[in-house]
Amino acid sequence: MVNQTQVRLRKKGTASMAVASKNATRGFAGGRYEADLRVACEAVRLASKLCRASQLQLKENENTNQTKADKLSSPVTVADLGAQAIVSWALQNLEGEARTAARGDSFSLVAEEDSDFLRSEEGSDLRRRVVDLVNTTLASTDLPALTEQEVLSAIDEGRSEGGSDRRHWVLDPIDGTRGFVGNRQYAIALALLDDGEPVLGVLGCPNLSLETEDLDARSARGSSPSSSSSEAAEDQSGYLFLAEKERGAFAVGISSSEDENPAVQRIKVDEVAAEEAVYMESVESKHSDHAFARRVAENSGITAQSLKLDSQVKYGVIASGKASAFMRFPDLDYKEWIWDHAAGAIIMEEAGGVVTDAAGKKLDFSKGRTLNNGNGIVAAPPKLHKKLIDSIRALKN
Ligand SMILES: Nc1ncnc2c1ncn2[C@@H]1O[C@H](COP(=O)(O)O)[C@@H](OP(=O)(O)O)[C@H]1O
Ligand SMILES: [Mg+2]
Ligand SMILES: [Mg+2]
Ligand SMILES: [Mg+2]
Repeated sequence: MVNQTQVRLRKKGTASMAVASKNATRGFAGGRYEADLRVACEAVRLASKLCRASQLQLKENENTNQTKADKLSSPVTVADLGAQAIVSWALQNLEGEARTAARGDSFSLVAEEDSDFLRSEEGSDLRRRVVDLVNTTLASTDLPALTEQEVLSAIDEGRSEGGSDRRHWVLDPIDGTRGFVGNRQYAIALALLDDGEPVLGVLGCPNLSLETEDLDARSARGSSPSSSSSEAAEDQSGYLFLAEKERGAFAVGISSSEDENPAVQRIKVDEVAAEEAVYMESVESKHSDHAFARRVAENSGITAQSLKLDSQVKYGVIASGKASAFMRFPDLDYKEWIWDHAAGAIIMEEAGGVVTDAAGKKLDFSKGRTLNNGNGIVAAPPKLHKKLIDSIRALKN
């Protein structure tokens, strides 16, 4: 896939982005997946740019042109499809260094969206808008414009079934589409599985201000936020979280591609006493049983109200020590998609946290497009995690 033209284009066209991505992965120099991590950061930054541009145009519901035939009729926007196209294309075409480092596996992507509706007659307007959005984003980077066919094929690369051998990229182009549409939190979540295990993860969180989330968490514990720090936080919004197996987890400002020297920070979970802890859960009450989570929290000694945020942003917030736990208790027949957890889970684990199902079993990403696990997700620093699992056991018996 990588030909001379593409390599030359990368050198010429994405200089500032490539430098920033190099800086963003500086802490990982020498890691086995360093080249993959660099291209993953570059792809997620491009998708974040696309999502931000789309969100500026978004009037609520106007972009929600398609719904899925699942129980909740999940929304899919022009940005979900555009972000999947741009990440898939970037992974395949900007991957020169990563490919050399890889074992020679062909490209495999397990991703949430497909192009079936876009290829239909009634999808023609949405198709035009997706191609426009992708090309507007690429135009600002000097990368070449994509044809309609290239956009559709890039989206359809995401049909892989994954599995327990070889490499598979795992992508949620917009996790938290409801948050995206409602101008709340959302994430572009990209992970790489090698022999069934996540070995790197990148989470782009364009709407996140860690200062603000920190203040929200503190106000949930009863102290009042100061207006001056809220104002300062405005400028810092947007984070990229990244991790490589056994090399740690890091956070960097998402817009630091224009910055010569972005401040990359190593992140760690913060194991506070249960009385100090804040747990997080979905905004959508249909995604998780909030009443049961409350009982588990109380049983574990947590007194603060939950902090409700959409998407895997929750994993990034806990990995940075700004909140303590994430609990998710969906309907018993709900199977979790691997793209809803792969990036967040490795970032949490590399930051010193533990992520399991509600029975305390490690997440198994090796059995296809859905997690091979029991119901529920619990993520927290080790001691609190054990307390929460013990409480779940006690409450279920
Ligand atoms: N009934 C359900 N129970 C649990 N999760 C669900 C669900 N329906 C959809 N989801 C998933 O919940 C994700 C959002 O996570 P959260 O609830 O933490 O914000 C959605 O991701 P998308 O927005 O990518 O579709 C979707 O995959
Ligand atoms: Mg969805
Ligand atoms: Mg999702
Ligand atoms: Mg999604």
